[in-house]
Amino acid sequence: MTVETSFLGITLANPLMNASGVHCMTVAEMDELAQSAAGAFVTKTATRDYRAGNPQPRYVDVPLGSINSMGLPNEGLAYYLDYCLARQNQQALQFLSVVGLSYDEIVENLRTIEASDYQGVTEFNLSCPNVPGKPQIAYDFELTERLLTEVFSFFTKPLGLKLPPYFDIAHFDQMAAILNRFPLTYVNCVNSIGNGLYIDVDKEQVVIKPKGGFGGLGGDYIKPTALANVRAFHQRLNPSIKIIGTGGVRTGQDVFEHILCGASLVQVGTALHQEGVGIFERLVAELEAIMEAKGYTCLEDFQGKLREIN
Ligand SMILES: CC(C)(C)CCc1c(C(=O)O)[nH]c(=O)[nH]c1=O
Repeated sequence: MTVETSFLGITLANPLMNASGVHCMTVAEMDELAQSAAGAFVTKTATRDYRAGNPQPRYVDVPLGSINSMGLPNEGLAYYLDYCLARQNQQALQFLSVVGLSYDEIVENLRTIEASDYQGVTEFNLSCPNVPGKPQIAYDFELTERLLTEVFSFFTKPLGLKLPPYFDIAHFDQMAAILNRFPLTYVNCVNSIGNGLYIDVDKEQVVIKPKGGFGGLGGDYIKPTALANVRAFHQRLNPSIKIIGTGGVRTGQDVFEHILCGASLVQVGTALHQEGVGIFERLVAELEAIMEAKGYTCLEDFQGKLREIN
């Protein structure tokens, strides 16, 4: 029995990796991920220029997960691109996360990656801010279609999309119809559930400083939504577009559930932040135990095979 998997024809020891934004801001953090049991890892979403991000407190662990409004702190695209270029011979599969603060910066950043010698995968974070007063790009279907059309007019390297959660069947249908028009390597479902609010009852106060306390939710809170998004896009997208499952992963059972819904790889955010990189050994052991108990010998035995009630 093995938890090995292959992605883009590259064999990974297991399907586990970090979620972008967690434990991947600096060379030291990324090196620790590279040396961990994780099958792969992704860099913090980069903008063209260095960003300090929002004032703290901007990330808080709470009983059932986490809330954050980091504000895209990152060292700038060149920092992460240089890191990946320097290591692309010794690392099997690399994921570089990118965004832009404007439509034009998104295009500029992707052109920079396309023009580089980078051979790895690019994860385009579609939860990027839109013009004020408009929803994030991934919730603006016309803009998403226009942007992907322009991107794929020049971008030839493997490209995945990090998507926010959707909550309406019509939105799954509309988004999948758009995505199926492009040669995407994968979609990553889901980013944090946006604009949640956590309250410190003793102080009768919010817990993060930015945005009046509103922030993206991660952890146990979001697993049912994450699983539904993995399942919905797995049911709707061309099989050539793989699914990465992210959201609410804390145990081997959570990993199993994401794969059952159709995930090829599974990312860990909040629980990685809380437990550290040792979590990957634990998740592998717990996943293997579940597979053993069920008599599965490989991930394909159960991947995407969630049953409905007939
Ligand atoms: C929300 C954005 C700041 C536009 C993108 C970066 C990001 C952040 C962040 O840097 O605040 N936090 C998340 O949970 N997901 C994200 O995609």
